[in-house]
Amino acid sequence: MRAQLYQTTPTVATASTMSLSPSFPLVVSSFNYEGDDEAEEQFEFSIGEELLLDPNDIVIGELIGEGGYSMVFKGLFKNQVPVAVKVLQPSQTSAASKHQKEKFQNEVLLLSKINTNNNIVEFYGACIEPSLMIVTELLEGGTLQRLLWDCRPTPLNLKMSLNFALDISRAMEYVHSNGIIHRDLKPSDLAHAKLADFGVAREETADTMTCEAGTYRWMAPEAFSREARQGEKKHYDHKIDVYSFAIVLWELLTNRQPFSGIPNILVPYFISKNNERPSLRGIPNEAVPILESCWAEDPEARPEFEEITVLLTNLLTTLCSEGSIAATTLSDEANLDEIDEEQTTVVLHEECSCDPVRRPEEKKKMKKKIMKKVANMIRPIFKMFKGCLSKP
Ligand SMILES: Nc1ncnc2c1ncn2[C@@H]1O[C@H](COP(=O)(O)OP(=O)(O)OP(=O)(O)O)[C@@H](O)[C@H]1O
Ligand SMILES: [Mg+2]
Repeated sequence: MRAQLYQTTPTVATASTMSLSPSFPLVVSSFNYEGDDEAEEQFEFSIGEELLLDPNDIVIGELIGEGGYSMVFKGLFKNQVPVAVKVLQPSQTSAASKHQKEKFQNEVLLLSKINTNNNIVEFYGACIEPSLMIVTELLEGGTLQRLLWDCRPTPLNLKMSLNFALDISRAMEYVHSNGIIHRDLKPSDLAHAKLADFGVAREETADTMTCEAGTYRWMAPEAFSREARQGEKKHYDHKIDVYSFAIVLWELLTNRQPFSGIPNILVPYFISKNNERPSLRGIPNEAVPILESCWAEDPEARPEFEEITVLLTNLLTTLCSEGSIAATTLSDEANLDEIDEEQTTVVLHEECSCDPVRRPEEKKKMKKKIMKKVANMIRPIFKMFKGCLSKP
């Protein structure tokens, strides 16, 4: 089965026909969907009328993000409210499988349930036809992932990092108090510090939670244990989110990729088999116990988000109050030791714009160090090349 995502002729401007507004840039995109018999299976949606929007009220604009299950567009609701429109794949409801419809319904119901928190994206409603669409507040300014990439390898200002972490912790406190496990907490699902994706979130039940969810670099070891990968059921609870939070906090403090150099698919093996965690080098001493307790192997040893919020608030006071020496960033040495090729490329192409405390002379010094590091990296290649040229 083949489904065309968007018509390319911008004649009708609403989501009801899934074509484009002339006022928005054209999005020419096709999505090939190899349908299966599941798509034909019946599924009765049980989403309350009050949560459903009229697709004629939604104008679809430019593509602003893509996830594993969806394409996200800028949109305009009732011709006046800027929104984000998440179109689940496949783009036509008739081609969606029972599982995809269930997943969509789950996300809609959870979003509508936890829609009153400042640190969680605001939910406006959903459409079932012609596509499975979720309409939310448009979060400008990009994801936390983007912010980190744009600054890499320079860490964010410490105060900024801890404030982000605190917002995430507060949002998670609220999510857990509603009996929901997020299951896929990671920087690309955070618009700065707002939670924006509940695609694989679940209501926590007394039953067994299975482990199809999450993204390996941020996933707790119990979520992909050996038994679970072999398809057996495995118990885990809301503490898997605390583990993921620890990895996000580590990224905020270091601005390095977790388990850099290890392919995503091998991360589960690496962290379960060797009980490895990211390096604590350069992390302020006071932050170490928080990281270590949050990524503890035993989920019961991990704190609740309520406790994490208190710990982070205290940490902010200790490290970032007026006159504190630690209130800047981690040392340049710590970063430069860990620079990998991918990170170096980013530095060479982008000016860091997110570290208000770094002075021009410090930046210059750092640039010099990076250039030296790059020169050291390419010197052997250059030598080989020169060797070839000088051969008769
Ligand atoms: N409300 C929003 N405002 C602005 N951009 C958004 C919004 N929601 C999502 N995005 C962008 O779209 C991307 C994909 O969205 P989302 O993570 O919800 O999709 P997904 O299919 O569940 O992805 P995955 O399962 O890979 O996390 C995000 O990383 C973000 O860049
Ligand atoms: Mg996502």
